[in-house]
Amino acid sequence: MALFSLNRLSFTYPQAKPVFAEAVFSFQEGERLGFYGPNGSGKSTFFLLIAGLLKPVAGQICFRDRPLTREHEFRALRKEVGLVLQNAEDQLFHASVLEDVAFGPLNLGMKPKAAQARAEETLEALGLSHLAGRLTHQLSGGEKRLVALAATLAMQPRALLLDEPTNDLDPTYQKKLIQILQKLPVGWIIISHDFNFLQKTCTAFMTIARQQLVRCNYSQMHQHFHSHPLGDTPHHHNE
Ligand SMILES: Nc1ncnc2c1ncn2[C@@H]1O[C@H](COP(=O)(O)OP(=O)(O)OP(=O)(O)O)[C@@H](O)[C@H]1O
Repeated sequence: MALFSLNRLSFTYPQAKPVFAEAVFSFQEGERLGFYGPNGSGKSTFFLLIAGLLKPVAGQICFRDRPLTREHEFRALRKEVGLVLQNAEDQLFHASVLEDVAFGPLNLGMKPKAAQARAEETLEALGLSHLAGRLTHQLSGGEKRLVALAATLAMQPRALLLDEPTNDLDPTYQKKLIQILQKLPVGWIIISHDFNFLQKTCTAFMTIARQQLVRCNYSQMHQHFHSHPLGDTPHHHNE
């Protein structure tokens, strides 16, 4: 059974060309998928649809093979599929790091003390305990990014959706992120424009072509990046 899937899903932003047209896709628990593709092709949109933050124009999102429509049904998915947004600040809105990391567990119904203990354990497991007492808004960009990941992992999701997690990370923090990911017992989809990062963290790949989600093998991914040595070429979606 797929953890989540798209069933002939179509999506268009108002007054724009379609991003997805009857896209079909399924994610099995434990898969480690690298998601690459040009700017503006719809990668972030795919994550927002999975999380129920955007509504399809047609078709369905299924969680463990059950179609989701209502908000409370998406909540069950969001409990198990942790989304880390492209902009860490969109996800951190408390005064202190510990409060930010405890927020998810509290929201899942844990008692304050247990949620705080969970937050402390998560920060510790990620080697970020030294940040626990810091004011979130005073963190560096890279620190914020790792704290946003900690905030998601504190909910102990079964899968992760990471949107360009290496943005703001210097080589040391990138290495740290790779070490953190390698220790996790879960699968993920990682959106990235960084070939080396995808190569180190993922075992299968996907992209978007003609409003469809397409799985790719390593050599197709390699060729994509190889033919655009400076990264993905811009994709003018509305042309
Ligand atoms: N809120 C919105 N309203 C209208 N159009 C939008 C909105 N958000 C995104 N788009 C457009 O939808 C298309 C897909 O955007 P999306 O952010 O999903 O692409 P992406 O593949 O994640 O890009 P990038 O690699 O640059 O992050 C783009 O053409 C974008 O301009």
